[in-house]
Amino acid sequence: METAVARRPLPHILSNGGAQLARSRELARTAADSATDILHPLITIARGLRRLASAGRRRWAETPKDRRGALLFLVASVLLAVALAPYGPLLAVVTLMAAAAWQGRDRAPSAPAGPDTSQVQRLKSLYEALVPYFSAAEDPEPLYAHGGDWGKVFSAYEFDPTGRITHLEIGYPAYFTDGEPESRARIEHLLGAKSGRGREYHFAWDEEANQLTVRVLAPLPTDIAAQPFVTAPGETVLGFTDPTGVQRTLPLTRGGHGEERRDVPPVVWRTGIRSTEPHLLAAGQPGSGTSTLLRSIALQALHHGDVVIVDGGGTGEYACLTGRDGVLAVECGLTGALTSLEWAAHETERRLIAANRAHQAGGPPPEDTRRPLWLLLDRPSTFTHLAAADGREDPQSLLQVPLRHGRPANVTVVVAEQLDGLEGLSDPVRQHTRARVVLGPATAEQLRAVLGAPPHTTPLDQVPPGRGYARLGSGPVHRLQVPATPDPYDDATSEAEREAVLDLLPPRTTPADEEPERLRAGVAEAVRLDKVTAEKVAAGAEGPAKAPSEAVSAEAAVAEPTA
Ligand SMILES: Nc1ncnc2c1ncn2[C@@H]1O[C@H](COP(=O)(O)OP(=O)(O)OP(=O)(O)O)[C@@H](O)[C@H]1O
Repeated sequence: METAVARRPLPHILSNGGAQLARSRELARTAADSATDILHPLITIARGLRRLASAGRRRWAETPKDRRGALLFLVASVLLAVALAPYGPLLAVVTLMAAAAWQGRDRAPSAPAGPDTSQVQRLKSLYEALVPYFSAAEDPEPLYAHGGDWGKVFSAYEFDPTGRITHLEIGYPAYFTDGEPESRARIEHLLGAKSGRGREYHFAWDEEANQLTVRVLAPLPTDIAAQPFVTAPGETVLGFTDPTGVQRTLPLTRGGHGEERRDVPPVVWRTGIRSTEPHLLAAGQPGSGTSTLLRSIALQALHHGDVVIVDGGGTGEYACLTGRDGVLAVECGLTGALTSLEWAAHETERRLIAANRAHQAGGPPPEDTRRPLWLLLDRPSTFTHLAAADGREDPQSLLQVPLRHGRPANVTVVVAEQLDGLEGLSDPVRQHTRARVVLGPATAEQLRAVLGAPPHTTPLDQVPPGRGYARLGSGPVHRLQVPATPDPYDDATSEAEREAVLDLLPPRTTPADEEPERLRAGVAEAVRLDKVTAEKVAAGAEGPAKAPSEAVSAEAAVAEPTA
């Protein structure tokens, strides 16, 4: 049974008061507009008089004290002349008003004109393209509808001189699933495609305000050559990034095209005892520049430490480092790789034991445990395959100790691997390399697999060598451009870049087993310092002994007279 509910009338102010209020507001606004129109000349003259007065005050303040008397006399004379002249005061007032009106004119730049026809067309087509993604059939007041108003959703936009969008702020409905990476990726892909391919876009999703900001990123500089970077011990420059991503800049002295000075924002990786990401994994397609990154790291590491290189690529790309001061070994063969890595594992243990003993005795860690030791491995999965085929130990298993205990022992492991060889990496390598780099073209899945998070920029199909992304631990994903550090023995290397790398190489202290020419001719089992390494394995196994650098120096001392 229906019960009749008595309806109480609304209070008068609520029933039709709203309309009245709106009318009064409209009236007041019109009156204010008319008053402003009528008073506009007066307002302009008053503003001009104020500006003239303050200019006069400034002039007076700027005049040196000894000249003020003369100035006062001049002004008084002019006033007297004006007062005595026929119509003088009237003319003076008219002139003053005219000057004030000129000075008081509105100098604010005229509001930027709205988008032109072609820009409107672009915005409209973007809006239409977004409709299927940002609308729902059950939405009674859709923000996005075919033929709808794009002005409601694009709150800010900028175009470059060619008419392409460079900045866009897009509002979207609250029900859009902006927390889901797949939903975001669909929108980002669409916007990238519709706003012009071949450029990189940065997407900032403001989930609270349901607002997406799209910006076009300037390409990262590709002309930065290898050079001594201004860093503290324990810091390694992986490459350069966007100014918005990092707080710091590095002064550069050398560009790719001659000398120049400029400051650029670097991606700096910290290693050593206080590092939270003591080891690094770099991945990329063949030819993307991972070997170049390793060479760049080696050249920086050699300033303060010793380096062991294990090159599974076997193309002799590290030959320039052979026999250099601080380079303990450059291994291209399985036997050499196993010997060097075995020595490195013993050396890590030796350092730990020595440091522990010193701690227990209440002293600082001994000097020979502090010199950074770097193990740089290019494509170690090649050796894993070779070892399995040969029934020998996997060299990667020897990395377990340096990876697990390297940080307090100042031992750093850097592994470069091709993207499709990543599954050939051992679990310790994957677990302990918390600094990550991906170079060259990579799919969204590959980027996410290596970096652990997607970049906030659109991946490009065509990237220059050495371009990619870096992520240190759980930090943000940075765009990265590795400094050009080519193999100086490569014929394709330009003279300036060759010079840049050769300048950074430490002096040669151990004679190279092979000449670079022969390496380039493809001698496989090349660049080996097995003798040095083998001696050190023995030393490391026996207990605290010569530091690696000393071992090399001893050999060098013998080699020096013949060098
Ligand atoms: N950062 C860079 N700046 C300029 N050129 C680079 C850079 N990195 C790499 N290159 C160039 O790209 C080419 C390939 O580089 P690199 O050998 O380092 O790649 P890779 O990933 O190690 O490939 P591969 O495994 O096939 O050797 C080289 O000619 C090198 O000079």
